[in-house]
Amino acid sequence: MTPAPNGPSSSAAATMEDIELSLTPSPSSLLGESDASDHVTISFHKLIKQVPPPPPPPSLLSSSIAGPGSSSSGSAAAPTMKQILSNVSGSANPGEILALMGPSGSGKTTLLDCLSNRGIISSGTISINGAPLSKRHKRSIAYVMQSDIFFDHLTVRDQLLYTALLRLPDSLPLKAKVARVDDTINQLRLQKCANTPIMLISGGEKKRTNIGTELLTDPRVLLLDEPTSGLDSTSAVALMNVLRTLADSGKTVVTSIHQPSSAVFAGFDKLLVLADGFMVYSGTPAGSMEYFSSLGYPVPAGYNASDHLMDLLVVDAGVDEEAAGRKQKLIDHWDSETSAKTALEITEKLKQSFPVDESELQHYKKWNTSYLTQLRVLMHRAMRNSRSAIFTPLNFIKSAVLGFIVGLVWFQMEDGEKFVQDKSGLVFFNMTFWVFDSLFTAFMSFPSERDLIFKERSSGSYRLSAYFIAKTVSEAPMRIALPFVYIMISYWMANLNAHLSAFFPFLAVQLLCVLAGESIGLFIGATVLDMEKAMVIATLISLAMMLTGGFFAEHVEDYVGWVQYLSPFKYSYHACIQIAFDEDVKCDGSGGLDGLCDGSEGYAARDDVVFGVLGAEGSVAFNVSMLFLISIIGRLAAYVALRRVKDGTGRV
Ligand SMILES: Nc1ncnc2c1ncn2[C@@H]1O[C@H](COP(=O)(O)OP(=O)(O)OP(=O)(O)O)[C@@H](O)[C@H]1O
Repeated sequence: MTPAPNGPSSSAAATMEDIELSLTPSPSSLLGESDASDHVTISFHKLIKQVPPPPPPPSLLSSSIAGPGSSSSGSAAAPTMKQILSNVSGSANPGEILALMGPSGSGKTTLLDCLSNRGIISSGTISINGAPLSKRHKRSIAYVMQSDIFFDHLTVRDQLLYTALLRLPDSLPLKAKVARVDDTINQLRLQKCANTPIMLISGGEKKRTNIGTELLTDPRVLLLDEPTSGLDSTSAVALMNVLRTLADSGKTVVTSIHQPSSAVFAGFDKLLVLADGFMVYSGTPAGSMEYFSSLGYPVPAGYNASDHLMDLLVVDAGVDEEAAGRKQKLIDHWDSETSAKTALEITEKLKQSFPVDESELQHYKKWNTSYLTQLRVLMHRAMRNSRSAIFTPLNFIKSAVLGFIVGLVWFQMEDGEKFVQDKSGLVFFNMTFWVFDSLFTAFMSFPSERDLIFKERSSGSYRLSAYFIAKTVSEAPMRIALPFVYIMISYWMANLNAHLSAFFPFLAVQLLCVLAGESIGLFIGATVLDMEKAMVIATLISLAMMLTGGFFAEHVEDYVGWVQYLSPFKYSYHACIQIAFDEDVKCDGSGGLDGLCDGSEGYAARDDVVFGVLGAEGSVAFNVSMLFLISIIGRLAAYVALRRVKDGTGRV
């Protein structure tokens, strides 16, 4: 069996405790975990991770003068891989906090990514109680990433409850799930902010909510990437106390940390120090000071041990040769082979204590909840989140005031030749504003949500298709609510067409056009990962579609004219013009329909001739079908694009 949870510094840390934790771990079986053991040791042996080097920035010389394919050396040698982890070995036991330290870029996050099975290792082994790390361990390992990404409009309790509903098995009664959420709130001292929207809570509360989200499934191993970054020292100590208590309850805690205070540093059970992906130390925090002293680097009197450690390893590139030499000496001096041997021995011992149960492997379920549960919970969450984000009083006021302003500008237009051009102008303006609004909102909401989906999906919360269906179905009514308010006001104030038989189809087409714009925005947001690039692309695409939409230019050259066939503006404009002018237009001598009325009065220009003058083509049914197609194909394409991208962070 693994050692009893009782790390060397646990009692010392307990005296610092100012909080009382009531950890009541649920039985693993209840939570749908596949690990038979409640205590898990994670060991890793000779981990190496290599990544392809970043592509060289395009240079003027190579692209325009020297020509394609040329390089400065003139040879096309295969690029050498960049090694970001080199022979890293170690282990963390239940009841222990293993701290990963090292300067920025030393490989701490990469190591945590690998230990959580989210990053691919080039060679080496990671074992859970002696068994190779695999997908079935997903639910027993929780990974609290550095960034606290949530739906900001949800409250802390909502966030935890939705996570519980998505990650805890269907077989667990709702009451038990709610109780688990309450436990987590108490455990992490989140009572004060439980009903506050996440966007209004403090950094420390956000971090604890992030940890709470991962703790709901009662994981056996907790990995945390820089949990104290951005927190003041008191909040950092309080957070470390929480981790201490979690470790004392039998969990295995591995955390990366930059420069802990003396109190926090002393609270770690084990330390693994990295520099440039190499190990420079592994052992107890106290032992580290002895070790570095023995190499001629004692801690100066009155100096914080962890600050000293970082001072030894941080090098200003190209400036400090002495520091670079010192770092290299520390790397060369560490005996990675002995660390590897120890890790291997631990793994072998555990392998004998925890033989792998083959039937367990076969019965491993990828998801804890059914498709229907995922769909239901995700729809509820998307609705609640978008309701808070979109249904703000400010948004309603904006829509109503805009409708009012537009109504005043185009106030009470009469039926007749005089107002034909004004009416067509109003039709086009409506679409432009609201389609842009939905396109840009959809595309901007997506990149942040995309990171959240990757985070949640990597812990096995739900299927991507369930998320996508839930998002697109539940947000649609929200998306069209604001344009609805606007049209209700502007349409009647402007008197576009006084017949209800024209108003309702007009409203439906305009709202459908808004949804088509949203689809295009979703597609761009899912396809282009870089926000800045996506913004440029979205602007260019939407302007090109607007310009070819039929209002500004009727005769567009073929080489650019094809864009109009993808433009929701065109189909919506053509359909709405036909709906708005559902009767023959009376000539009034105003000259609004020159060539048709010829300045005469009383003659009614036939409506289909008016359509020709305004450039409206195709039947209403055809144009509406095209809008449907764009809405559906845009969403499907966004889904496919999202599937293609493996990791929202771009890490491998
Ligand atoms: N996918 C990747 N492609 C190229 N380089 C990468 C990739 N992932 C990480 N790196 C590089 O590997 C090194 C280690 O990165 P990592 O994020 O693990 O460091 P870190 O110690 O966590 O840094 P910090 O403390 O700043 O978060 C860095 O130089 C980083 O640029």
